[in-house]
Amino acid sequence: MILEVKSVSKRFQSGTKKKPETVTALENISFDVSEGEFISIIGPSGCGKSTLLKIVAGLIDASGGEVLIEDTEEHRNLGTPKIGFVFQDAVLLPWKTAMQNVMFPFEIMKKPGTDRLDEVQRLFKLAGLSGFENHYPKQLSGGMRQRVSILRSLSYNPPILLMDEPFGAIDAITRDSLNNILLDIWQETKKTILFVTHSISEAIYLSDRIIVMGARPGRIVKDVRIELPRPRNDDTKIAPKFYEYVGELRELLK
Ligand SMILES: Nc1ncnc2c1ncn2[C@@H]1O[C@H](COP(=O)(O)OP(=O)(O)OP(=O)(O)O)[C@@H](O)[C@H]1O
Repeated sequence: MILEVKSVSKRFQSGTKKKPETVTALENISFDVSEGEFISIIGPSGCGKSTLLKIVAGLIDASGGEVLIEDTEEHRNLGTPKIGFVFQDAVLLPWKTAMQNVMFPFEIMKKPGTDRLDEVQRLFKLAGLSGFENHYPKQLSGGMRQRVSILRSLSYNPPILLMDEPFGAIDAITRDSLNNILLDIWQETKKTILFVTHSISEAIYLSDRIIVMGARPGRIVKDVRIELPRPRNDDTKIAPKFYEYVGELRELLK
């Protein structure tokens, strides 16, 4: 088990000083993640998906429960973060090239990162970005910028990648190709991925498991195992079993 989420809850204080209100964003969330799994989290707006990812990343504290992340020898020695985070917007630094953006985490960590350069070059190739290393963000399409931000999150080789609706703002055709690139990267780098999406078909296409959440308070409704063969491709999307999963998930999200 690389990651264990144990009875996590999160309450936010909102409202006014006179009339304070408590929003229970997450209640009693528990699930385990095995190394190398691709897990999607899906659920209605406001059910706490982003909050859950932020708690797993350690960006915010839970009100109750705990998140356990396996401490590997490699990462103890390297002293690099065990988690990479990809947001909906690429948030690249406009004055830095694609390569400089990808290597930026090392600047923050005050490490040279030179030992990762060969691997980063390989990732550029895998992401279809060879030849664009010296381009600036404004010279890249939205889909390319998002690929650069994925490479940035992988530059320091974290075992776990958290992705919060990374393709939400991308057109449907580009999104299909980004899904295939992401699966290639996942298969090559053997990362464990937690992926938040609003798209049922995207979740089915990518995942080994889909955690379906419900709102108010945010909780897990069902953990669905996706037993479609890999590697996934266009045939996956016309398989009868794919449509069965679509039906099951639509029903759960009603
Ligand atoms: N910093 C905060 N202060 C107060 N309430 C918050 C805060 N962050 C999130 N919330 C509330 O917690 C709940 C869960 O929010 P969250 O953004 O995690 O949901 P989500 O499932 O990611 O939504 P979406 O799908 O729309 O992105 C919402 O009701 C939201 O208003």
